Amino acid sequence: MTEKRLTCTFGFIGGGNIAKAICQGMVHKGLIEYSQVYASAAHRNTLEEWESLGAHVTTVNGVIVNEADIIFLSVKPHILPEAIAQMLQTYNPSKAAHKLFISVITAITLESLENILVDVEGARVIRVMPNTPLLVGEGCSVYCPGQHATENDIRLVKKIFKMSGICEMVPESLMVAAGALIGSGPAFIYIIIEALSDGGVKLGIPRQTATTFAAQTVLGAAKMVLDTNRHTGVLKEEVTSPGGTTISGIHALERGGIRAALMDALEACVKRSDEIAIKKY
Ligand SMILES: NC(=O)C1=CN([C@@H]2O[C@H](COP(=O)(O)OP(=O)(O)OC[C@H]3O[C@@H](n4cnc5c(N)ncnc54)[C@H](O)[C@@H]3O)[C@@H](O)[C@H]2O)C=CC1
Ligand SMILES: O=C(O)[C@@H]1CCC=N1
Repeated sequence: MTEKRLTCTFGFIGGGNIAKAICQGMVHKGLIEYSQVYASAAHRNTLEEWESLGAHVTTVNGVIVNEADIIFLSVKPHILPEAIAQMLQTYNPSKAAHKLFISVITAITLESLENILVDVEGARVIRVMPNTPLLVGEGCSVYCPGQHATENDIRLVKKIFKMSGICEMVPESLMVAAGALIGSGPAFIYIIIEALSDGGVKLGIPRQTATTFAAQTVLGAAKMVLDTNRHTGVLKEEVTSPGGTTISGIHALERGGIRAALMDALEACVKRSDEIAIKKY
């Protein structure tokens, strides 16, 4: 446990859902303790959970960049300019110099991030797209380093995100697509689990049991894909007896357009991301 412990401090400008998932992932894996964490939010009352866990909390973004060695930018994209403006009004330039900023904000490019942080001396940036299953050690994250990021910075990002799942470098041109698949993907899967549970309830299985069965079935199928490394079509074939029940179910799914619906969902995420990204900084 001790050799993997990180001694640096971490700040989250925007202590919301993804910040909590990243931080809890690090704490649960023994990388850090909450006493090494600083979190900010728009309102003090949304920081109670952080405070109760032992993190330092503030509504002043300058405190985060003064106190933390590594700063996560985890506000909504449209909030970023005001959050950084507030940071610049309240920080101490000498305490905040030469730090690593890790942005998990969708649609904001490295160029925009570097522009927006241009007044912070020696700021280095890495863009990461994570997902909330980090919270349970099963995250999927991609990253893309900015022009000033060092090998050490990249090693740190890999250590943080690989500890709680998988983490790969991608070209920045794929960050938006990765956001649709990885960042938003869990929401689509929750809907599928909920729908399978609904189906079970319709057939008389009690709700809680149906949800557990649905979630474990999704988990098992995902593990089969990852652990056996066999093609999904082959795995599907093994479940689908000729003239059996599964093919009747597959026929109904195809009639409902499930594949096109999921592909459309990813394209819709990208379209929305492009709309958000239109504003350059
Ligand atoms: N939720 C998710 O699964 C994922 C989210 N992201 C990205 O992470 C970012 C945050 O998303 P969520 O955590 O879901 O949002 P959220 O709404 O849960 O959290 C945002 C936080 O920012 C705080 N905030 C608002 N104004 C602020 C300000 N001026 N200064 C400091 N903090 C301020 C809010 O109080 C809140 O705590 C977004 O840009 C999103 O694209 C990326 C991947 C996955
Ligand atoms: O919905 C959103 O905008 C964020 C980006 C990826 C997941 N949640």
